[in-house]
Parts: sequence; structure tokens; C-alpha cells
Amino acid sequence: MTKRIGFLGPRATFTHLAVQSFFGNEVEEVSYSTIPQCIDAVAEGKIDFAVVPTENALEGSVNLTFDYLIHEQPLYIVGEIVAPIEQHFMVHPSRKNDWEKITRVYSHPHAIAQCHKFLHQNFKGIPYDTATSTGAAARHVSQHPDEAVAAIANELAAKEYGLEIVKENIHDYHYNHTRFAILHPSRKLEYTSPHLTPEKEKTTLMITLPADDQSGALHQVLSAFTWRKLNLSKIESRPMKTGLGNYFFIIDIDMQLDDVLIPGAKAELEALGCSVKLLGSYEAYSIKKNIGNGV
Ligand SMILES: O=C(O)C(=O)Cc1ccccc1
Repeated sequence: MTKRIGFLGPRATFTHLAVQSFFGNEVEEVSYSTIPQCIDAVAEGKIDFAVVPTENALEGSVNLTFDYLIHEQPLYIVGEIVAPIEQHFMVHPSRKNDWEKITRVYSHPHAIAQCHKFLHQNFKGIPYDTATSTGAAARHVSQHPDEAVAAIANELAAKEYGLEIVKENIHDYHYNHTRFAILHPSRKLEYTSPHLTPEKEKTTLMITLPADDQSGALHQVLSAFTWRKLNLSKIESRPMKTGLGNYFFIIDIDMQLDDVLIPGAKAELEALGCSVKLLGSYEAYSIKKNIGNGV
């Protein structure tokens, strides 16, 4: 049966392009206007998989995704897609000759953050408005020719929404990659990408330290991984939302969940009073060419 794949839409967002690179044409694409709506849809069984952004190389984690997963909808990460990102500056075609006179810039907060230097140098002092996605920003600009507003988005969004790219590659650093998670209520992906081959295996855990705030607790957590030679590729703290100073940690381990080492580390951490939750054990894929440039 044709799989239904939900993503942060509308059409021509970076997430949509990651979906197309990973799943190809044989799936039904279902666009959602926010990350929580997309996550809810897979939790409720309306779609087979949800694809949402989780982390950008320049800006860090997409907090909304992790917070919604941790606090609202417990799902598993069943796959990861990493893609290079190029941001372009685009306006309504009627403004292509006086684009420097725009008075507002519209985009996803991460896209704005990826282009801060460009915006500071070229549009000092003008307001930035955040959109739910780069695609939503591009669509807004196309539907409001009366507004002196520009969008930051990819080349396919310019094509999709009939906008004119007036400045290419405005992201501040060349290395601009984003990670997307494929989410599902059960632990396994059980789907093979027709286009991409997995590059590595990963396990993501959420760890909460004991409530009694012992000194060295984080050190003890890390040493449970270190002496087992479990390589960590990410550690990130997020507020528990129960009070100032209460955090949990998200840890990525560079290997698939096994029967010995990761369960051993988990048992050791639990003996220390930590709680440990598996967020997923999955294969990581990477897209080599820039997505969104229409090639
Ligand atoms: O807004 C989009 O197009 C997304 O898919 C989220 C995003 C935003 C900025 C960089 C990469 C992904």
C-alpha cells in the first residue's frame, strides 16, 4: 500500500525536499503547516511517517520538535536524513528592481538565523517576521504583492510560488546542513529508501538526572558511556519545564541499540537514580547534493 508521508509544509520547504530525496515518488505526500500538527498526525495513525527538522549546523536544535516529542507525543525516531541547505533572498516579481527597498523579511526562525550577517549588512534595522517554514514565507510573499516584504527560502520555493531570487546563497557559513527525523509510533522504520543508502547507525536517549542534584551527576552519566567506549556525537540539555535549573539531556550514541553495552549503560544510570528513555535507534542517511536547487 502507498505510504503516506507527513512533513512540515507547505510544498517546497526543506523538509518537503528531504522527503522527496528519501522516499522518492512512490509515496503520498501530506503537508502540515506546523511541526506539532505533523507529529500529532503520525501519533494518531493518519499518516505512516512524519518528517520534521531536528537540528541545524548553524543554529542548533529545533527545540519545538524535541519539546513536542518529549512533553506531548512520545514517538520513536526511526530514521535520520541530513541535507545541505542553501538559502536565497526572494521577492515578488513586481519588486525585483527595487528589492533593496523592502521593509520586512519573512522566514522560518532558523533560516533567518542562518543569514544574520547578510541581513545585518544589507537590511540593518528592518524587522524580521517568523513564519512556520521557509515555504510558508515564500507563499506569503507571493500572495501579498502589496507588501514590501522578502522571503528567505530555497530555489524550488521561488519556482513553486513564482518569486524572483535577487540574492543567492545568503547563508552566513558555507557548511549549512540540517538534520531531519523520520518519526513513527513503533521503533522500526521497515521501509527502504529507493534512493539513499544508510551511512551510519545511531541511538538517541533522553536522560533525566536524579532530583536531589548531586555534584558530579553529569560526570557519572558521561563516564557510563566512556568506559564502555560508546562514542557520543551529541549531548544537549533542554529545560524540563518544571522549574528553573531543571534539565534533561538528549544524547546521541554512534551505534545501533545492542544487547549489552547500551542496556548496560542504561542500567548503570538507573542505579544512579537517573531516568533513561529510548527516543530511537535508527539508520542515518545523508543527501550529498544541495536540496532545493532544482537540479
Ligand atoms: O522551513 C523549512 O523549509 C523547513 O523545512 C525547516 C528548515 C528551516 C531552515 C533550514 C532548514 C529547515
